[in-house]
Formats: sequence, C-alpha cells, structure tokens
Amino acid sequence: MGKIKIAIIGVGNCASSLIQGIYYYTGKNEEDAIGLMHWDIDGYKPEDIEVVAAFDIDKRKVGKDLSEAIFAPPNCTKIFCENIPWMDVEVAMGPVLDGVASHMKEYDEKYTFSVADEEPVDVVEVLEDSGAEILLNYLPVGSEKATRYYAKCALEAGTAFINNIPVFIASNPKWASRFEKAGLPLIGDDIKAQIGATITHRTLTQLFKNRGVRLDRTYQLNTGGNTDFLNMLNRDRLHSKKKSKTEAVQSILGDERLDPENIHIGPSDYVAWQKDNKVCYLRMEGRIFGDVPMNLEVRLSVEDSPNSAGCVIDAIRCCKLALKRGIAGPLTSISAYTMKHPPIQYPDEKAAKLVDKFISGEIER
Ligand SMILES: O=P(O)(O)OC[C@H]1O[C@@H](O)[C@H](O)[C@@H](O)[C@@H]1O
Repeated sequence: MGKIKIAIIGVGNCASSLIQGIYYYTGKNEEDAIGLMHWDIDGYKPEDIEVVAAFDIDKRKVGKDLSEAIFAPPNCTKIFCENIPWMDVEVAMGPVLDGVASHMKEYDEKYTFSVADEEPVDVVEVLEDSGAEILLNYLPVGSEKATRYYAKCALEAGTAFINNIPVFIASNPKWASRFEKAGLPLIGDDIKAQIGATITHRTLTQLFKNRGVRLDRTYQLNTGGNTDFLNMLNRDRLHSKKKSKTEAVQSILGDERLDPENIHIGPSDYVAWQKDNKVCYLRMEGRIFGDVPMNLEVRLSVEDSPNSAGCVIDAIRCCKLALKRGIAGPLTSISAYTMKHPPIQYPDEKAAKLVDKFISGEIER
C-alpha cells in the first residue's frame, strides 16, 4: 500500500518521539502495541510512515542525519527506542524567521540556542524533491511568521499540512480556504496530547456539566523543562497559546462560560531539571446540589513529547486517507479529536466517534 511520506519542520522533542515511535512499533502486532489510539487506520500502521525531509536551524542538528539529530541537545525527552537506523535524511537549514525567542541565550550552555551558519535551503524545492505528501509543523510556540511561511511552502509544493502549534491556520477560514482551493488536506491547530492537561481539563469540565455541577473558577498551571517551556518564558509568545488552551476548556461550558478572571490556563514556569516531564496542576471550584461548594485538585505528570506523538500518529494517517480520497481543506473530525484549537470544537467523545466515521468513510471530513 506504500508509505506515507512526511516532512518535519523542527527536529525537537516532539519530532524525536514521533520518529522513535515509528520504529518502536515496527514489527509489533496489535496485541503487544501499547499506547496507540488506533493500531491501523485503513490499513496504515505506524511503521508505514516515512520521514523524507526535515528542517531546523540549530547547528547541533542541521546537516546531521535525522537518526542522530533527534538525539542532539537540547532535546531531552525520554528515549524509548534507542536504535534508530540511519534514515538517510539530512536535516536541512530552514529560514531564520521568528522561531527563536530572544531570551534563550540567558540560559546555560546546554540550553543556549545556536543558529547554524548554513544558508537556508529552498524549502519548496526540498519538499518537491523529497516526495513529501504531508508537512508537519513542530516550530516553537509563538512562531507566527515562520508557520505562515511554511504553510505557504506547503501550498506551493502541494503537500498537506498538519499544524501542531498554536498559530491559527486550520482554524483560520482564510488559510483553510487556501488549502481547500489547492486541493490539499489541512489538520490543526495546536496538538492536544494523548493524556495531557487539556484533555484532562476538558473531560473533568464535561463531568461537572453532565452531573449538574456549576463550575465557578478553575486554573491549569503547567511546568516543564523542555525548550518549549524555556521558549514560553517570553510572555510575548504566549498570546495564541493561552487562547487555544483556554478556549479548549471554555468550549465545553457552552452558555456557562466563565468570566476571564475566573479561568486561568497556561504554561506557568520553566523548571530545567524537569526536562520533558510536564507537570500540570488543575483546580476546579464548583457548586453541587443545594448550591453547596466543592473543589477538585488534580496533579498530572507526563512525558510531554510521546504524549503529543500519540495523537500525531493518528493525525498523519487520517491526513493520508484524505489525500487518497481527494478531500481538501480542514479535516474537522481528526482536528477536533487531536487539536486544542480546531476549526470546529466537539466534545471529545463525539470527536472520537466522528473520527471513526471519517475512517470508515461514513462522513467526508
Ligand atoms: O497537555 P496539552 O494541554 O494537551 O498540551 C500538549 C502539547 O501542547 C503543545 O503546545 C506542546 O508544544 C506539546 O509539546 C504538548 O505535547
């Protein structure tokens, strides 16, 4: 049935986990494959994904084979598949736009960002030559210009686009129609991890709602020690991230949406030693029967990047299905299931059912 050829922008922890996952699941069967929402999607298993191009701007990664670059610093995610064979994909130098936060150099050498000296490649040409069908965006949060640049490259090169970061592309009708006109599928925006802060917060919010409990106040505080958290110390980069995360919870509440002062959601601090372990503290205050107050506190601790890959592995395969079926524009079911800021928000249980209907061909997108 052929491979699903993908290209990756940003060879960070999330790319590393995705690539490790492709090899980790190779040769396994459904019974011993732990950690997947779908073992196969219309016949496509994780091992059917092939990375054919990758872009980065860090000198520790550019020019290296992808099999080595995914383990280069500052990547720090848990290694769950050590033996990645030579992939024969050299990490190409991307254009330097707004992907690098200015405060990065304040940190110690290990984390200091170092831009490679190479001239940027012609991204469209690299995509075309590689035969990539889908381009995945893993740029740092706040990379507005760079995301738009690569989205344009996808349109020019004729690749579908999966936007894993909180820059609004799939949920922006203008961009969505550009992809639709170009005949290309689009998934986004901002990956909602497998068991992450957002899905946990949404699920508990839905529980309050289902059980008639009025939610009065809530917060979601997140700490981590990966480059994502370091980058997010620059509060200027957080605008769309906060919007994406907050909207993901508010959308469950419907006409009981909280006033902005009663909902606080966002990345909270960078703790270097946590590395790729993300810790999320959730508090929800509400009122039960008789208007009687209650509160709930949850602490979630999870490795951030495999948590993201657990969803991206399905987004890629659904995107391939759309390509095969000639469906263009935003894919609303898989976006709602795997992204925090999709073109249409559905409760997660409904989104899961819609994805199954999309896979079986019962619904178009
Ligand atoms: O835990 P949440 O809220 O689903 O968010 C998870 C994802 O959020 C993204 O913005 C991060 O870049 C990912 O690394 C992360 O996995």
